[in-house]
Amino acid sequence: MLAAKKTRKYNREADMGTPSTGELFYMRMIFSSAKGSQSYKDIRTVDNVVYHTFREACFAKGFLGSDQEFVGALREANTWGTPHFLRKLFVNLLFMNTMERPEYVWQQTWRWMADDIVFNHTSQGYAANPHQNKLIYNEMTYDMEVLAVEFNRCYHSMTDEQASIFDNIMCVVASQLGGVYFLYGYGGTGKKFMWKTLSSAMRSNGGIVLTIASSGIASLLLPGGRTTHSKFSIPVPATQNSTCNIHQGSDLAELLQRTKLIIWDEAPMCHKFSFEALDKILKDIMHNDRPFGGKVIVFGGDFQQILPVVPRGSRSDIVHASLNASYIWNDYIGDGKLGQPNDGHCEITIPDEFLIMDFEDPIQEIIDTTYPDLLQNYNNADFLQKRAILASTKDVVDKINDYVLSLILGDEKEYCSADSVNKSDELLNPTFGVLTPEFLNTLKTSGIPNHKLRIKIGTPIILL
Ligand SMILES: Nc1ncnc2c1ncn2[C@@H]1O[C@H](COP(=O)(O)OP(=O)(O)OP(=O)(O)O)[C@@H](O)[C@H]1O
Repeated sequence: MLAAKKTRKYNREADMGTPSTGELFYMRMIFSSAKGSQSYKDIRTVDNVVYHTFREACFAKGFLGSDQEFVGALREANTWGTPHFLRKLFVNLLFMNTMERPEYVWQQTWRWMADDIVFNHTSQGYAANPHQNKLIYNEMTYDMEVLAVEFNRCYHSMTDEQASIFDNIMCVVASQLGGVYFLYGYGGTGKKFMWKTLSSAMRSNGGIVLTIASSGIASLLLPGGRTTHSKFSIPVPATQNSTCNIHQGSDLAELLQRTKLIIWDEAPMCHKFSFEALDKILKDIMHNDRPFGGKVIVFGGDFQQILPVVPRGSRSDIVHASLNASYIWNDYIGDGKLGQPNDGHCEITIPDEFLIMDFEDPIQEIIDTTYPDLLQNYNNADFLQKRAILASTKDVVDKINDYVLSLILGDEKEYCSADSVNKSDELLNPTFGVLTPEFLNTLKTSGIPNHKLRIKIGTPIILL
């Protein structure tokens, strides 16, 4: 008798199927208690409320659990497990097919499971990255609305000359015919301002623009700036036959293919072989023999600032290493002549209010004007931080230092350097051997401190 009962129960459960069969399972579950039902709608009606699905009707009847035990398990695991572990646990629970309302459990717990996703987005850049290319993804994540506002502000404050340069470059970018330009301007004439306007104009429309600079410090001042050597993998030192270490099909090659504009600031600081290396690799990557593979590239800088560093190079070595000694300058940029009437040398009038008109000793007057009441204030850091005297040569700096030191009361102490020629340099060039320490002590050039350092107690010193 017992055996017969067990068999019947087993058959009833088998008839009902499993929750994975969906609505069929819940219909069968509720059907057994829906006495006198004449339609499907009657079966889904519990206490005069018509439910949308059989499952909801089962809940209303109290046939199904609340799944709180699963929410509780995930909550507890969240206190010690990683989001990755929680996701695996949730998937295991789904496979066990014991949750009555998986979507309810998901709603309650998904935040714990997704805790690391934002971090992955920002730090690695490839989560949810539709391009599958981290470099392109990084270039596309600028806030376009903020940049559009910045572009409008910059564009409206541009001078006529700046606006015409901007319009010309944007026209060439729009045509995508390619072009190589050099924006020449003295310090403070708004070159970086131009880069900011160009990059915000492009990025606010989803275009890719690479802003690079020859030096690390200059790259920090550019929006999204990087150094040229790190961005384009330019070998150090670059030689005549160097090319950039960029492989066809790599992320960087793909980024360069999609780039619409390249801005290279402080270009005169770089060796001409660096530009030539980029020219060669872009022609190769773009399969295009036009200058820089048909890309629009704008160099900028001031040849009166820093030129490339050539170790132990003479003046002619340095000039020969700079951009305007390269085929790029002659063939791509033009004849290298400056076109504006004020380019080259011109005279400017400094307004009277910036000038010291009345003086007997110029050094004394400059110090009295810049540092009034110096003797009462030379220990006051705030007073010193707000003032500076710019000098054109080291001789003038020494004269100013000597004068200020003579004003400060107290005994003077002198510290001397120990100069000698490095023996390895002597092997490279025997003429270094005849340089005596006495001669070295007389040298006063930029880059090395003077032989004698004279200070008094309380003398302000800047450590660099
Ligand atoms: N049209 C303009 N409207 C408002 N500010 C401007 C404009 N042009 C330049 N400036 C401002 O002038 C200052 C100097 O400009 P910027 O730094 O761009 O010069 P630069 O030519 O890059 O100088 P350097 O060669 O020394 O790097 C900046 O503060 C910049 O914002």
